[in-house]
Amino acid sequence: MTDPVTLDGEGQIGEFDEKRAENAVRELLIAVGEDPDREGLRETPARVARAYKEIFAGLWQKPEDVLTTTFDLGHDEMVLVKDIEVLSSCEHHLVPFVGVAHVGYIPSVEGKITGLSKLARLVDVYARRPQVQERLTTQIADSLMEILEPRGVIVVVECEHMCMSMRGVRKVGAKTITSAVRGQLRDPATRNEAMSLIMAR
Ligand SMILES: Nc1nc2c(ncn2[C@@H]2O[C@H](COP(=O)(O)OP(=O)(O)OP(=O)(O)O)[C@@H](O)[C@H]2O)c(=O)[nH]1
Ligand SMILES: [Zn+2]
Repeated sequence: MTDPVTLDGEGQIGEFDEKRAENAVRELLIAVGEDPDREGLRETPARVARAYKEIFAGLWQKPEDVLTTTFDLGHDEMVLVKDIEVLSSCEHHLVPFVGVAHVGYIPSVEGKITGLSKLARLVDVYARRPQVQERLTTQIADSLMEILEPRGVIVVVECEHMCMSMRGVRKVGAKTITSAVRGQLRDPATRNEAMSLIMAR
């Protein structure tokens, strides 16, 4: 496992404690009136603990771990990857929110770019944590700005939150759209160009 990551304003976090997670799931099953020792549930606490280790794997990754491959291609026009799958977890209810992210940037004057897949990996680093959609969007944009030093970044995230559909207000299909725009992409003409590419189906 890589070193624990210091999360913005949230202090140092420890390593994933699988045994503790397992005990917590067992307790939860008892709390809802289930019998964690019945045959179908016997392995469930261990399975759920392993699942959470995977679902929150981004807690032990840093953006610079995935934005490793950079090239100086001299390409100085916008690069945009659309419809990157987002599978994240709402930090309020620990249920999924799912959808897509669109990530675009205008490379630095030297044309420093990264591999296209690295943008999708970056989305995963931040999605695989207890999250809110606004922070996910901001973190993707700010880490790109910091590491690639591009002239501008645009990140648009569209997700459906299961905490709004499977419980609570129970509105299936409502989509939340968040954006973070940095640098030259704040210029209205450039921003509009990016948005029309993002919205084109
Ligand atoms: N801004 C924002 N809110 C979120 C996100 N995910 C979940 N929420 C909201 O977080 C809020 C938590 O509100 P609370 O009133 O503390 O919790 P609750 O009683 O479970 O709220 P309800 O969902 O309305 O039943 C809810 O309105 C959720 O819809 C997110 O990514 N961003
Ligand atoms: Zn929620």
